[in-house]
Amino acid sequence: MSDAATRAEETGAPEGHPDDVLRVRNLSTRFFTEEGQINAVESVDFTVRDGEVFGIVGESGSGKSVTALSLIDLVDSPGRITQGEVWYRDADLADEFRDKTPEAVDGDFVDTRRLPKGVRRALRGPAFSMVFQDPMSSLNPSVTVGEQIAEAVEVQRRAKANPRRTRSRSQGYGMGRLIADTLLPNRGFTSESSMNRAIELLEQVGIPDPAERAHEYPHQFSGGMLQRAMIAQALAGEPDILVADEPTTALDVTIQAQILNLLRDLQEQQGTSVVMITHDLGVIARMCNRVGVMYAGQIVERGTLSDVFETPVHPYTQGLLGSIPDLDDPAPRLQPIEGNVPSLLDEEMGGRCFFADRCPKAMTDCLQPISESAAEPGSDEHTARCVLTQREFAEADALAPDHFDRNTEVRSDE
Ligand SMILES: Nc1ncnc2c1ncn2[C@@H]1O[C@H](COP(=O)(O)OP(=O)(O)OP(=O)(O)O)[C@@H](O)[C@H]1O
Ligand code: NI
Repeated sequence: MSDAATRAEETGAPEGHPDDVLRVRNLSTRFFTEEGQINAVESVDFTVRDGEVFGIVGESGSGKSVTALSLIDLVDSPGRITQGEVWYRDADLADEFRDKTPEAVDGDFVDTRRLPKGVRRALRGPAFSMVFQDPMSSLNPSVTVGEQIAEAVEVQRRAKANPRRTRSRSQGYGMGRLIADTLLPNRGFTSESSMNRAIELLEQVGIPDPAERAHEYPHQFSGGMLQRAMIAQALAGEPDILVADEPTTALDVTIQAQILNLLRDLQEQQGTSVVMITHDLGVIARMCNRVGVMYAGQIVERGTLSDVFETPVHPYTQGLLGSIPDLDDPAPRLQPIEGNVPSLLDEEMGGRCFFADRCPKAMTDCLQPISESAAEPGSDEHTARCVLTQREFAEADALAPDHFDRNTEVRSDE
């Protein structure tokens, strides 16, 4: 598409906010399956700032988890990131690659996609870390909890001591099934100081008797305690960015609240940026500063929490929130929207608005290839991707110019 072609010519990190630690541009991930090509993540753009919680919300199958995996370069065959950039702010890394790989560097930012594979891998843990819905996907059942966290601590220490020499074992924690096995041969070599740090981390995430519990195996932990242990493991690397994919979905409500509070506290105390992935609007409302709404592999709307909740622009977001979104609602739920999540099979997509079939406001234009429009209801960036939005603004504008100042601005913004 011409849109993608223009974007491909852009060089350097996208413009953004001075506090951005991550700028994702035009990121697409596809799965090449026997059934065909699945466009799981489609030209996604978003930014994450220092110490904020950025939420990604959407129905099942909308591409949230694949987006998370793409961020930290963990997409597995038959999947592949097919385009896009992941600009991460790290002045040291930028200095190191400025001469060697100039196209991967812009100011203090590096495009992790253009860094050598070993370096990308070494960023997992110290730069990016991930918490999954299922703790057993990142904890090994046959190694004590303390030992596993101590290993993560050692990876971080090595990375700090020498950013370049982080190869073989640096891939080794918090990163799910694909890595669990590879570490096994190296078990049992963690130092006492790493173990002590592991115990500290267990204490920090609220595990009672951490010195004793450290020597227990994952199956001896309850679900909530395991989730805490996994968070401790993810924190061991002192990551700049913690990606949490449905971190509380499997837990009962009380434990859920405890874990969310824990994440919030850690984020506030340590200034970690969190990417919070969830289908639960309650979690979003409670945790997030800014939010992106995902639908059919795209971020269809993004902005501050209050902008998106109070003045949703995209009809999908409006549908999700119900007719009267209420930020004070203690447990807002995703409204069921009639119809199904569309097929993400490439051959069935055809470039038009994927929501048109379910959209109460769909018009003929929506069946044409999609374009993007931007809106700015509040002080912050607020964008929505919808042909309809532009049309509606144009029409409303013509009808009642006085009442649509902000929408006029929107259009002049493009
Ligand atoms: N390994 C894979 N092989 C083929 N297709 C995949 C694979 N992993 C994900 N997909 C497809 O990518 C799309 C997005 O999936 P993803 O898991 O990101 O959705 P999600 O928003 O996280 O949903 P949920 O809320 O159910 O976790 C889906 O259509 C899914 O079928
Ligand atoms: Ni998911």
